[in-house]
Amino acid sequence: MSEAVSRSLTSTPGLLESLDPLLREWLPRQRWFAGKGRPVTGFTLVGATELLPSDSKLGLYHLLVRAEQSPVPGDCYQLLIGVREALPPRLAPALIGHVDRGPLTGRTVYEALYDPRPAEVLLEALRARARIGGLFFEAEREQEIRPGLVPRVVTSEQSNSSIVYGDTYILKVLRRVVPGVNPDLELPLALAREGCPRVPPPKAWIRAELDGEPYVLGVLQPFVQGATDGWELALRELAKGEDFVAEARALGRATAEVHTALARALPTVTLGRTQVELMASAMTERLVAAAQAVPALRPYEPGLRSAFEALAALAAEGRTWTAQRVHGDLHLGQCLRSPAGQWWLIDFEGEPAKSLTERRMPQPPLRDIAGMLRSFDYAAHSTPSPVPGWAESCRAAYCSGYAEVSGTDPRTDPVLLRACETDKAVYEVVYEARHRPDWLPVPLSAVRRLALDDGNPAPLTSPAPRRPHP
Ligand SMILES: Nc1ncnc2c1ncn2[C@@H]1O[C@H](COP(=O)(O)OP(=O)(O)O)[C@@H](O)[C@H]1O
Ligand SMILES: O=P(O)(O)O[C@H]1O[C@H](CO)[C@@H](O[C@H]2O[C@H](CO)[C@@H](O)[C@H](O)[C@H]2O)[C@H](O)[C@H]1O
Repeated sequence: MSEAVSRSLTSTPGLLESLDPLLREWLPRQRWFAGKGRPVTGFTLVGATELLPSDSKLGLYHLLVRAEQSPVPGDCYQLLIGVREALPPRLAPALIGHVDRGPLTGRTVYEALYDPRPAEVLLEALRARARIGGLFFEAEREQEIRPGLVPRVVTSEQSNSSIVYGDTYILKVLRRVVPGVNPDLELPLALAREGCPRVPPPKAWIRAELDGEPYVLGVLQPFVQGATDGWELALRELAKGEDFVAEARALGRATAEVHTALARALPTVTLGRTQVELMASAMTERLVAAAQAVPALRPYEPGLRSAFEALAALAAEGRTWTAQRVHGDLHLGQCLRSPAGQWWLIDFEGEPAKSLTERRMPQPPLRDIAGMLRSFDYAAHSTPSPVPGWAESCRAAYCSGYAEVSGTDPRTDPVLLRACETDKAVYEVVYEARHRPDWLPVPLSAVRRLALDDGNPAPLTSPAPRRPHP
């Protein structure tokens, strides 16, 4: 490890004074900023570590900063802030601003992940299993991490930020961080230790201990070279007028492999009447809140509610379900296909809007299945070249593939499947209204179908709505 990396401070007096006005402008513009729509009213420094000395040509701060958004408590974000006299033109898109107050006066600060040297510092620290200030760079037992790989930041739309090192590793730097065990490390690690080949096995990770609370800040995994994600692949096939049945079946098999391994690795529980009634009422509460937030949902509320009532009624008759740890936000974009045709599941963080406790609770595996079924529907409704029956054939093939590996066909549990799909579609309506209003017609078309559905297992889709641009 370099001399520079081993130098660290746990705080720099006045640092926030230098950064505050610039971060107020910059942070809300970031894709990964979760508090959109409410102004940032101030910052609290949760943790600060100097990874490269700020009085040198290139300084680097690792910061955990709470963005206050009063009256609600703000979220904590992980920032890597580079400090230079001036930015070279290649780093212009990474500019945060020119500092005019506090200890960094006269310097330029920028998003350091765009700069190879700071990105190298993170890999070097992981290689060295370093402890720097409150940061712990740790690795899976006996894992050698290759040195000298050239870093590049991933520029596609993400909820976090990732750096690819020489097409060998990918480091996901989590942005909104919460204390506790993060499923994005916990589940892939459990799956890898279980020998499940459907998930890139974590090689190393970054943790922090702050006020006695653990935080997962980043995860390093093998980079699946030349991979295409399921969403891109599905849209490509749709554009050619091709079906996606073989891939959907393979995805069903991959999902079942992951579920089977998760059920082996981590506890499973039986959900009886009380738990299922609670689950159904939580779904109803989310529906009510969603209909308040998105008026277009209101006409369908009674029909959607009936899906949750049917689930509670089945539980009242004595039906029980097995729950286990699941992916939690499974969709085509979370599946990568390698050039050799292998499917990998990634991004086990769960739905970002839910608390960590909720995301780590055992769930019926049908939750993930419902997510994927919705995703086929999304693809079919997002293409400029619709193919009749495309989503239905994918949905059927996915369920068949799942049944081949797990021995259980999801379609044999239509009441729970409808409830999970309805809950997901409601989540998507809120997600799209907030993030991509042009896409709202896609989940709304499913809402129309699900509101009329009587639990019949035959999967239906309604006519294509106004199309968003994929
Ligand atoms: N192991 C991997 N190999 C290749 N590409 C990956 C890998 N992990 C993630 N990616 C790429 O990075 C993107 C973002 O990863 P993801 O874990 O979904 O992050 P986020 O939570 O920020 O959305 C993915 O859509 C995929 O294209
Ligand atoms: O990938 P993320 O963890 O950030 O998940 C969020 O964003 C997704 C969109 O990028 C969103 O997924 C929805 O749109 C997808 C197409 O873009 C579609 O395949 C999914 O089925 C649909 O849910 C996801 O819901 C959200 O949590």
